[in-house]
Order: sequence, then C-alpha cells, then structure tokens
Amino acid sequence: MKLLEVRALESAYGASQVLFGMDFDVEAGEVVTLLGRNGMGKSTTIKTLTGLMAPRSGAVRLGGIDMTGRPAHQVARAGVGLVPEGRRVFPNLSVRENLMATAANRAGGTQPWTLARVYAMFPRLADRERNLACNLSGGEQQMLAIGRALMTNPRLLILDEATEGLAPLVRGEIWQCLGELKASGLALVVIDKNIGPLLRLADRHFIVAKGRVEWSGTSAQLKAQPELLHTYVGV
Ligand SMILES: Nc1ncnc2c1ncn2[C@@H]1O[C@H](COP(=O)(O)OP(=O)(O)OP(=O)(O)O)[C@@H](O)[C@H]1O
Repeated sequence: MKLLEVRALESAYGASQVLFGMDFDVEAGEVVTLLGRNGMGKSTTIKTLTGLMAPRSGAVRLGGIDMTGRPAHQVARAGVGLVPEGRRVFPNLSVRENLMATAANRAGGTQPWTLARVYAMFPRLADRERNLACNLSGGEQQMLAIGRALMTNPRLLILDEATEGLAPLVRGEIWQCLGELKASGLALVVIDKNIGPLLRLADRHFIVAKGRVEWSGTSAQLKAQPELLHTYVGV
C-alpha cells in the first residue's frame, strides 16, 4: 500500500485554476521530489494535500485512508509533517516553546520524537533553547521549523524550499539531516532548487509543469536525461 497517493488533484485560487490533475505517490520510507520552474503548482499541491487549501476535485489518501479536503489539523494528526515555505516558526516563542507547541505522541509510534532527539540532531537548537525564535539566524530558524514538524511524529515529512536563502555550509547541514531522516525510515517529499543534493537524496522525482506531472522517474533516469532538467527546471 502507498503511504501517500495524490490522484487527479485540481485546485484553484478563486477563478484561477492552478492544479490540473496532479498525480503522484510516495511509498513508506521513500524520498520523492517535486521539481519544476516557479509558479508551476508545487506549493499549491502541498497546500492542497495538507489541508491548507480545499481541492476542487481529485483525491488524497494517506495509508489508504481518504484525506481529501480534510482540515490541516486532521492531516497533521494522521501523520503528515510540514516544513512550509518561509519557515513560519512562532517568532515570539522560545526554541523550546516552539518545539513543545506541536509535540504530539501519536499512538503506535515506536520511537517518538522528543526534545532530546531534536537537540541531538540539531545541537545548535539545544544551545539556543531559551532564545526567542525571532532572534535565531535563518539556518537556525530552518532547523527549528524541521524540529517542530518532527515533534508531531510524522510518517511523512514535507519540506517546501527548506534550504532557500541559507549559506552553503548551513545548507549542507540541512541536507545531512535529511539524509539521516531518510536512513531512519521516514518518508520525505522535498521541493528545492538545488538539484545536485536532490539527485543524491531522492529515490524518485516528479517534474511538475502547469499544474500536472509531466515526467516521473528515478534519480538514475533523471541523470541520464539532462534535457528534462533543462526544459522543465531551468538548470
Ligand atoms: N494565494 C494565491 N492567490 C492567487 N494565486 C496564487 C496564490 N499562490 C500562488 N498563486 C499562483 O498559483 C500558481 C502556482 O503557484 P505555486 O506557488 O504553487 O508554484 P510553485 O511551483 O510552488 O512555484 P514557487 O517556487 O514560485 O512557489 C502561480 O501562478 C501563482 O502565482
């Protein structure tokens, strides 16, 4: 059974339709990417499947259970963690308070995320535990956004532009963390502009153009067809 299935999803902002039949899926423990130029509908896909936006039609299933159109808190409780574009940490809460705000021990989790586990993954957050989130660097805020999503004990973690605007060294730390999460068996959906790390990390890729998937395949298949990246991603 697939962990996530997105089928024929259509979404619109008022009269302006953006998704025209998005189809993709994620297996348990798998890392997939959504690739594509700006404005093609990647973030809208994420907003729709996480319940931040209502779909016009189509279906979203998590572990075989229909989640189509469910509100965000229900999707989160069902095991989807989101690291949204722009981080969106709570600026006036401390690092610790941000992490505790989303802590939810889902029943059945074998190794639940705890403050100690998040701090082991991001030692800088431990050092800054009592600092307000608004006083953290961009990289630290990103780590906090990831830690906050992990505290919900997700089965699937979605990261929308998690390395955007970060210095190369910090970006490297984020990629390393995503590699560790994959090794731990967590499934990931990653949207990012850095193709090299995505090709190394991900199992499969979905190229999105004008609100639908134009191509899907493995990293090896994508590497063998550089013209796809040139045409659809602009690299
Ligand atoms: N809140 C909104 N209201 C109206 N239109 C929107 C809104 N958000 C996005 N759009 C439009 O929807 C289309 C798809 O945007 P979306 O953010 O999903 O693209 P994307 O592939 O994630 O690209 P980006 O990397 O730029 O975020 C774009 O044409 C965008 O202008």
